[in-house]
Parts: sequence; C-alpha cells; structure tokens
Amino acid sequence: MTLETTGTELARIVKERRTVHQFESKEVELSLIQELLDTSVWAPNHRLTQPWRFVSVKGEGRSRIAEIARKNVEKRESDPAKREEIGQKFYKRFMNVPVILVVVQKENPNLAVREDDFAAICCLIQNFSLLAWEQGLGLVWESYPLLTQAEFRETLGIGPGERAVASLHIGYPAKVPPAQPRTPASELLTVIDTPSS
Ligand SMILES: Cc1cc2nc3c(=O)[nH]c(=O)nc-3n(C[C@H](O)[C@H](O)[C@H](O)COP(=O)(O)O)c2cc1C
Repeated sequence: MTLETTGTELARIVKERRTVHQFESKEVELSLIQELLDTSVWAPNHRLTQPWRFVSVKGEGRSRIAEIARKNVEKRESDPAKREEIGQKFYKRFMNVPVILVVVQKENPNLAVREDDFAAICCLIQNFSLLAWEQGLGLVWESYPLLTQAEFRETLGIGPGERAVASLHIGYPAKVPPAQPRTPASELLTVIDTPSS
C-alpha cells in the first residue's frame, strides 16, 4: 500500500539524505549554519531544557583539531617510517572538512533528565541534517573517540558537566554514497488491537 505521505517533499529528503564523507572545497557560510541551527532547535524537548550549545570550527581554526588528530594517529603507528605520512593524511582529512560543528550537551545531574536531553539533542541533529540536505549540504555525524579526549575538549572550550555528543563534518558533497537498504518497518511492527483476555 502506498500512502500519500511517502511522496511528499519531506519524505523525499528523509529518504535521500546520505552520510557524506567527501566534500567540495567550497566554503559554507556561517550564516547558513546559524540559520539551520535556529530552525533545528525546534526539536521536541521534554521539559524544554534546551540542553545544547554548539562549537563551530572552520578556516584555520581547523588546524587545532587536525593537529590533535595527527598526534593521535602518529602515537598509534608503530612503524616509524609510516608515522609522518599517516599523520599528515589525518591532518589533511580534517583540514578538508569545510565546517566542523560540535554539538554539546549540558549534562543535567538528574539521570532521567539527562537521558531525555540526549534524545532531544539527537532530534535536533536529525533536524539539522535534513535541513542541511535540503540546502545542498551533506554531513557525517562523527562519534569518534576524540569527543572524549581532554585535549580536544579543552581546545574547543568544552567544560566539566558538558558532553560532546557529535562532531558534524559539514560541506557541499563531492560524492554521495549509495543508500544502504533498510528493513521496512512494516516487518517490525507488532499490532495489538484487542483487549487482553
Ligand atoms: C549516533 C551516530 C553516530 C555515528 N557515528 C559515525 C561515525 O563515527 N563515523 C561515521 O562514518 N558515521 C557515523 N554515523 C553515520 C552512520 O554510519 C550512517 O548514518 C549509516 O552508515 C547509514 O548511512 P546514511 O546516513 O547515509 O543513511 C553515525 C550515526 C549516528 C546516528
């Protein structure tokens, strides 16, 4: 059965959005990011705690994160002959991302609130991903170990009581990967429409 809702513009964007890793060098205007965020904050948010803030890293600012990434991989590489090359590869990988947007959660001391807040932030990120896609932008939601690393957090001014939930690497896509198929939800749906006996 095809519902009318599957053909809407929103449905198309939801389905066509892809995680993008490769970007054109074209700059992304900060005003566009801000506008998309201003819409994204209309995410559902239990108790309206608005538990988020954002750190945007672009231009030469990227070298601060790129250097940390370089040091990390160089430390992990046991072959000294390969160390510099792989370090440079990672450095470049970060420098090639037009905008890095780190989404920060203000951690509520109450666990139940904190969990709801995390969920609200995930909703916000999905809002942002879809709105960005509509504007021709792609991104990857990175959850790499850097997010919890002290040097990364200090560099971005992420303090105690704050969690870096995601690092969004954003830019105009140079390549859009093919979709990975999803199991139709209809196969995963349990319907209960009679009272228990
Ligand atoms: C919570 C979360 C964490 C993710 N972390 C990463 C990551 O660290 N690296 C990455 O390449 N993709 C990451 N992704 C993106 C997923 O890998 C991607 O959504 C999945 O492969 C499906 O592809 P699609 O987004 O193009 O449909 C993450 C997605 C979510 C929701």
